[in-house]
Amino acid sequence: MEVSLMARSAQDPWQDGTPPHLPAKVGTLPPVCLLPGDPARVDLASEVLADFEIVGQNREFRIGVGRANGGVPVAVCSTGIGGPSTEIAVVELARLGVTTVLRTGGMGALSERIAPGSVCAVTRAVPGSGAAAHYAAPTGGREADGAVLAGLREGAAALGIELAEITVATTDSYYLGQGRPLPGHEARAAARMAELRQLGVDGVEMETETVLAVAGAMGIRAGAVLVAHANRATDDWLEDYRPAQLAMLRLAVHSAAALSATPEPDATRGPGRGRH
Ligand SMILES: O=P(O)(O)O[C@H]1O[C@H](CO)[C@@H](O)[C@H]1O
Ligand SMILES: O=c1cc[nH]c(=O)[nH]1
Repeated sequence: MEVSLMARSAQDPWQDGTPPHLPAKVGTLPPVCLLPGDPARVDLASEVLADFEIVGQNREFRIGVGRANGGVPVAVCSTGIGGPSTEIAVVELARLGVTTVLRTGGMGALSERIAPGSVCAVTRAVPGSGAAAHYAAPTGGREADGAVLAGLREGAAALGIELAEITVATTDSYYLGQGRPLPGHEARAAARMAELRQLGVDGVEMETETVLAVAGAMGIRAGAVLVAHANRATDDWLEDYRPAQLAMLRLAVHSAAALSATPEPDATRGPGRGRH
């Protein structure tokens, strides 16, 4: 029997509606998908979604689907850490048929007003990630979608969760890129910290800009709800991170259910949605 070694196109290596990275098939995921960086947060979502099932895992991409109150299906897909894997997740989700993505992540607060454990809705991410630069102009902010932001505000009010509205810097680096002083590189770290403060943003993390820029280019809606794991101004680190993550996930699921009622973003926004 002859075996073809070239069944797929290298230019676009999808096969039978299945992408090269995400463990899912076109048309099988609900329209709204939460995007934690950490694959373990996909499993944590089982505490706030009914009938939760893991769809699959490949590399850092773990996908689960469950039901919000009222039975609305919601997907959760981990992006891994940083721009490159996040770009892959958002592109493949858009082409799988997802129309709204909501990052549910962690960050380091830069502003003293954001205590560790605070739940925050991102209004804007400033450019800093290499992957995002392929999808949006190198300058200017990446804005969260208005409907996604409104969904988070309404959800927070309904659930009694205090929601801070923040701006973030997204970077491809956790240590020197976030001004963490590595031995022998203290001056470089201090200079980077000063640079981050100069940006005037409330927090720093590693995926939001990419989510917003890539989703925008793919014509799907995007936003981000983040919990502060740390505060760099006060040098506080939250040891028991689980309750804050659960509060964030509860809010994200509530908002996702509301956004599912209007799953279609403006059809004129971009070219990539649902194409595979
Ligand atoms: O908690 P997640 O969503 O992974 O996000 C944050 O945590 C990771 C760094 O520890 C980076 O991915 C950063 O953005
Ligand atoms: O300090 C932090 C905490 C969480 N995530 C980050 O990227 N930085």
